[in-house]
Amino acid sequence: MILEATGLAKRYGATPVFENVDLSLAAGELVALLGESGAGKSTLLNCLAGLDEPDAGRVRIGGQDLTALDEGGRARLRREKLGFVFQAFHVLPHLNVADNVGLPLLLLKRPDAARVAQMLDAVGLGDLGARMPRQLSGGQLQRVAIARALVHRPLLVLADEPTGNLDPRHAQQVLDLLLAQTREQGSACLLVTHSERAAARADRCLQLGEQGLR
Ligand SMILES: Nc1ncnc2c1ncn2[C@@H]1O[C@H](COP(=O)(O)OP(=O)(O)OP(=O)(O)O)[C@@H](O)[C@H]1O
Repeated sequence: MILEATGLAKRYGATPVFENVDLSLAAGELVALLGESGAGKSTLLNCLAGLDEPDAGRVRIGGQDLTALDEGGRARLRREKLGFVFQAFHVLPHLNVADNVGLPLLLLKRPDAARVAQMLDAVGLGDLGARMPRQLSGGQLQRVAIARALVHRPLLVLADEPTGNLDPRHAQQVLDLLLAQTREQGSACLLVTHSERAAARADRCLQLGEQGLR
């Protein structure tokens, strides 16, 4: 298994967000995570990435127990094995588009301009590498965030509504890319989405709600 989470629970004060969440993703699998606004999808993604600490449960990524690592170990595992598409993009405003996309490779000391160009082409931003983020539209920024999450060929991609700001054509392009990379690399992808079209492309759909994850 690429991702294995068992017995995950998270609460804010006395209010539980979710409990008893078990989740496994196999190599080559793309799974959609559905649920109403406020159901806890982003919180679950953050716990799976080690960006937020669950109150109970374990998370294993590529066989490594994330929950047993200290902050430094979690940061290293994220850098090497994880691609994360944030709902708010988190594109760095002072770096141009190409440098934003290349950042994961730079942090791994594997800079690769050809791979960055390939990813920009793959999300339809081939001509915009030299632009600054403030000169992009919301949908273009979202595609920068997707290219950056995939550039280092991570074992696990966690994507929070990665097609939320995209028109149907670009949404399809992004889903094609996520699926192709997942299949070709034998990685895994968990995709939070409100889009029925996106969910229909997934291998499985999981619903987060009052009854937990099912
Ligand atoms: N830091 C926090 N302190 C208290 N409550 C929080 C905090 N962060 C999130 N919550 C609450 O936890 C619940 C889950 O939030 P989360 O963002 O995970 O939902 P979501 O399913 O991703 O929603 P959406 O589809 O709207 O993005 C919400 O009720 C939210 O108000």
